Amino acid sequence: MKMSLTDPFLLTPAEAAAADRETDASGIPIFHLMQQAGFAVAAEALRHFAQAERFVVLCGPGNNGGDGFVAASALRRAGANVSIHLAGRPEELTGAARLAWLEAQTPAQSFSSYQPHPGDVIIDAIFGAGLSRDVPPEVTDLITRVREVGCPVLAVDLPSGIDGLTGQVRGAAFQAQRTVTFVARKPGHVLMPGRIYCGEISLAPIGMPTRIARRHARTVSVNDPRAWKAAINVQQGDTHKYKRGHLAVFSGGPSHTGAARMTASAGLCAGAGLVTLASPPDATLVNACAMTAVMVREIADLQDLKMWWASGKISAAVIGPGFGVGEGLRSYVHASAARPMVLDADAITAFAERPDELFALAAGSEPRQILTPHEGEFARLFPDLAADKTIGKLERAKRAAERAHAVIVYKGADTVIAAPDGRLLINENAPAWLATAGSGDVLAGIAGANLAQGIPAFEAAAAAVWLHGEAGNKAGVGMTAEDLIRHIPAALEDLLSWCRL
Ligand SMILES: NC(=O)C1=CN([C@@H]2O[C@H](COP(=O)(O)OP(=O)(O)OC[C@H]3O[C@@H](n4cnc5c(N)ncnc54)[C@H](O)[C@@H]3O)[C@@H](O)[C@H]2O)[C@@H](O)CC1
Ligand SMILES: Nc1ncnc2c1ncn2[C@@H]1O[C@H](COP(=O)(O)OP(=O)(O)O)[C@@H](O)[C@H]1O
Ligand SMILES: [K+]
Repeated sequence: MKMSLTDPFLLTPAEAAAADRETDASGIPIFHLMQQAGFAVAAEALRHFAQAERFVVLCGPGNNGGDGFVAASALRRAGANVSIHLAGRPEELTGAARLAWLEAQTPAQSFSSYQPHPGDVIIDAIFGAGLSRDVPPEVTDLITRVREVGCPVLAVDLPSGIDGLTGQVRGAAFQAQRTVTFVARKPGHVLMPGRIYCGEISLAPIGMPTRIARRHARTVSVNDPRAWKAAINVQQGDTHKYKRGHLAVFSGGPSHTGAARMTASAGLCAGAGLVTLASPPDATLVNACAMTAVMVREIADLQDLKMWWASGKISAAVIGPGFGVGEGLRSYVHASAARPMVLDADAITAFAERPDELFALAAGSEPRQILTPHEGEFARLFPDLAADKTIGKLERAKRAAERAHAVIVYKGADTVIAAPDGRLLINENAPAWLATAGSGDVLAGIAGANLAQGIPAFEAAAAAVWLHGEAGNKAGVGMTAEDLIRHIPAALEDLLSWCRL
């Protein structure tokens, strides 16, 4: 069976269930999908766990358990040693899962009777997309016993205990070595910590018509150039630097200039035609000594800033990296309110006590602002959303974007990009070594460069996050933020090749 992960679309658990129902109504029974799913799991088990002395299939009460019964039968037919353990009693099974159980024609034992042995490979078919609350104590115990012995786990659809929508652990979860999912990945496969719990993921199509699956995939996709490449300007021969936009980056005082300089350099490497570092007078000398291609201009006060904007020469700005939190920063943001702008770091913290003041500035217009909070900054600006444990990162980012009338780049290993109109992307190309000092300043510069080139805020943000991840992959482990900047052009080259396809 062909398996690939190249499709960027994701199905939430609710969308997957609706797509199942529509497929069933179209004449392809769920039992047929379940059989394909179970066969794909068995094939994966035989391919990757040939050393297994025994496959122990743990089946839950729903269709995830049904996939497990089909897999167990197929493995047995292939000559493997298989035992099945079941939650509850077989008579309680319904629908397609009941049919799969009847076909398996095999004795099932209870969860509590299973004692893991070295040599066992676990096929985890307890809960998948239908997990709706924390796992019960008998499943927590089972997860602990399996972990203690160190048996490898092959998860069916999702590791049991991982919430398919949020990627959060509901009480406890299996750490899988591999996960086979069906039709499309769920957000919980891409969001943290679910992504880690899944291990290596493979995708089995199982015969659901693509048109049905795609029609239901409305909430969120992976951040992939296909989502926004139409908005990227592929440079033509007749371009000139002014056409490619002029980015302004605001520097902090004399002892805090490094962050903004990295932002400015990143902006230039990412394709802004011109970048100017706007410097307070006492930092002008240090900035001018350190920069060459990036221009330095003294901006002494609010009056200077307003005149600069009024000149019409600036296309976009980045404010925040190393600027210093205070009234000065807030007044600069007010003076720039209607402009395409990235607000990062101190520019987010400066509004922690008065977030509504910031949100009001952007109300009523096309989103022009990009806010780039990491976890801590997000909690400062949206404390209620950060504290709400009933929602995950996607919903938090979505509500934050609506409230702020701005594009939110909610950073982390699983950066979520959210637009006020509800569009959502999850980024997955960022290597762990991007977690290094100054990396966020570089991201802000790339996003600023995209805004300066006239790319709409959501696409500008999403492309910046993707380019940042690509540059990180090219720079490699051990990179510094300066290395990251040097690798932006190669990442950009990859992106432009994509765009020309
Ligand atoms: N299109 C697809 O993707 C297909 C998916 N299939 C499988 O169907 C699964 C979804 O099936 P279901 O919707 O039946 O969901 P699950 O089998 O994941 O679990 C739902 C069952 O578990 C119970 N439950 C949920 N959380 C619980 C908890 N914390 N403690 C105790 N009981 C709990 C529910 O009451 C329900 O009985 C997928 O994960 C996949 O494995 C296939 O069988 C068919 C096609
Ligand atoms: N574990 C990780 N894996 C991948 N990317 C990460 C990880 N942790 C952080 N990042 C990324 O690195 C950048 C760090 O930004 P930030 O927290 O603002 O750091 P700094 O203030 O040091 O520049 C963000 O783009 C974030 O998404
Ligand atoms: K599972």
